Amino acid sequence: MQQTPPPFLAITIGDPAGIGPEVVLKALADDTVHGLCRPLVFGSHRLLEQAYLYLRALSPDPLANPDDLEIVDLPSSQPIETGKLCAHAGDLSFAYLQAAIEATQVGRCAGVVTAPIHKSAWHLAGHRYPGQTEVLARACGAERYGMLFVARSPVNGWPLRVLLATTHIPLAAVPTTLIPELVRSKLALLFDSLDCDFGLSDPQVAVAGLNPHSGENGQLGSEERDWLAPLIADWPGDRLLGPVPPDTLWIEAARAWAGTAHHGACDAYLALYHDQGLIPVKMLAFDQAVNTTIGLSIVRTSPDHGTAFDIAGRGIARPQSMVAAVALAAELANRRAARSLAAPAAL
Ligand SMILES: NC(=O)C1=CN([C@@H]2O[C@H](COP(=O)(O)OP(=O)(O)OC[C@H]3O[C@@H](n4cnc5c(N)ncnc54)[C@H](O)[C@@H]3O)[C@@H](O)[C@H]2O)C=CC1
Ligand SMILES: NCC(=O)COP(=O)(O)O
Repeated sequence: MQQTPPPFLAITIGDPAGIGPEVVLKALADDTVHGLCRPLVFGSHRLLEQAYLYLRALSPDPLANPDDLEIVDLPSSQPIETGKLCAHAGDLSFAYLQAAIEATQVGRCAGVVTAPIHKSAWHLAGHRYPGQTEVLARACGAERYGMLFVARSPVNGWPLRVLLATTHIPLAAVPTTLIPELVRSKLALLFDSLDCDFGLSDPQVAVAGLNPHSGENGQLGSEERDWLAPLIADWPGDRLLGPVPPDTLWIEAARAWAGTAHHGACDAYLALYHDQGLIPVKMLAFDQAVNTTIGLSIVRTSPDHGTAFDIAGRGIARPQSMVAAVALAAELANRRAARSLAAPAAL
């Protein structure tokens, strides 16, 4: 039987002042990545060439030579200082993302893998989005979308999946943003994604409480008592657990991740705000975790880390999360392609 060639993936280099170019060049030096996808890099050839020549002497890891890559070149008009916040770099990273989305929407690529952008650089350049997620959602016309972190344990392959109910908002805005409709909508989105994107038709999902000890029957906060616990209890089927006190929610997941005996680790977790989910994810799996935007018409993944200006240009950025982001994008793209082949043709 003839083998299907791996999917084309649009890979952006992110903010060129950060570690995006470095982790992209390191990831694309890995032969397994080329077995998974055919990469099309969205960036500035000159800046990638500069990063390659500079890092070659410093990096302990192999680097892909930009001359060997297929690059959609969006030329940069000004010099970029590594590790420095700058509006021009923000503008470029925004343009790489837009071009990658367009290439994917017209079918040239099967998904987008985004290296990290710096949100303040976007703001300096006048691109007032909370992050790349919202640009993708807008471009895809998605009203219901979510930020899901996915990581596979290097010990045993156990998959950690954490969806954030709220994302880039101030902590003070969480209690007012977190309303029953939002939680219902995120849970429905999560179940759809677990089924369609991950092939799990009967998953178990745990929901975090908001307050210490999940409110301790209203003594330490009332959200759980007033609506979160009833919402979970009324959810159809027997697939939701919670609200689990947020300090203990991660214990079985951490044991499953470490390959230790565990009882009742779940297929996915709903964290109610950014750091409630991302502290455990990054503590357990900083080098493995991938951020994927669910609910979009296109596949999108990204490493879990940011631009790391503090180490940019030193050759020490680890590419594993970027490699994992490419691998997950290829997996999701292949699953979508298989589903569309299996779907009955429209009359
Ligand atoms: N996918 C994306 O576009 C993301 C973008 N960001 C943005 O990045 C900017 C900087 O964010 P920070 O909070 O400083 O987080 P960061 O992830 O850039 O850095 C946090 C710490 O982790 C280290 N680190 C990060 N990635 C690493 C790697 N691959 N190898 C070795 N060490 C690494 C850094 O040196 C730093 O000490 C912000 O604007 C943030 O919003 C943050 C996360 C994801
Ligand atoms: N903390 C995750 C993050 O900052 C990623 O944001 P986005 O640019 O993917 O929307």
